[in-house]
Amino acid sequence: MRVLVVTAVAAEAGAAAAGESAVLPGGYALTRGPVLDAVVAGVGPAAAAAATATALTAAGPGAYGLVVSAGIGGGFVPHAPVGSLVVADAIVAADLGADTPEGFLPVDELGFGRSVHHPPAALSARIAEVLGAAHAPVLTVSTVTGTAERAAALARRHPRAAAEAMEGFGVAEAAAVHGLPVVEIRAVSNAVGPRDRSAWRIGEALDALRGAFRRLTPVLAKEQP
Ligand SMILES: O=C(O)c1cccc(C(=O)CC[C@H]2O[C@@H](n3cnc4c(=O)[nH]cnc43)[C@H](O)[C@@H]2O)c1
Repeated sequence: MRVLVVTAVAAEAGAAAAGESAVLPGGYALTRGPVLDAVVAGVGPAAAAAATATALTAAGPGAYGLVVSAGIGGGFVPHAPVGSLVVADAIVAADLGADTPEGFLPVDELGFGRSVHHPPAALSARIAEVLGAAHAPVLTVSTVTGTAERAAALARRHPRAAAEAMEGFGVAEAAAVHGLPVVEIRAVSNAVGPRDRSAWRIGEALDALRGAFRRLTPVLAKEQP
């Protein structure tokens, strides 16, 4: 099956796929590989949704059997150390909702839309197994966590969460509109917690992402849509 990979930046797309370069409507850079195409969406859930929808519409119905949100991310201690991989068993919009004196209310509890997308359970479990990755919820946030307090609050609300990043839920929303399954893969570049730029290991995480797609591509190629 052919797969659309959506990343925030070009370095992540380059770790996922190699092939011919193209430019999609809206100016999105697309790498067309034999199995995987990778589109560079920009940072954040809104940019990710816009790019995913554009790429899926440009390709037309039936072009892809799966959409993958991929990139670096923050890991929740102790579930996901720096350099490790996380495959989402749930893609959670962790800061989409309302703040109240009693705590955070997710958007679905307010009566609007949804706050969780579920990747196909068997496929995401198999990908996690192939990659030796944690198989756990990945949170989508619009603000990178930078304090111990917010990290603790997210962990209280989502005790199984292994990672946070900024695009997965946007990719999942667009994939759902096109009737396609979604998977999220994160390579951990930093721990979720107090901001410490010097502790980010972006090169190590990109190497882990590259290794993951090297192992994954032949597996996905054999997969039926
Ligand atoms: O100013 C900062 O603290 C800072 C340092 C480096 C990068 C950022 C970003 O906003 C890039 C976010 C980008 O990378 C993914 N990502 C990586 N780690 C995390 C994280 O701990 N929490 C959320 N997102 C993360 C994310 O998916 C974006 O594509 C800020």
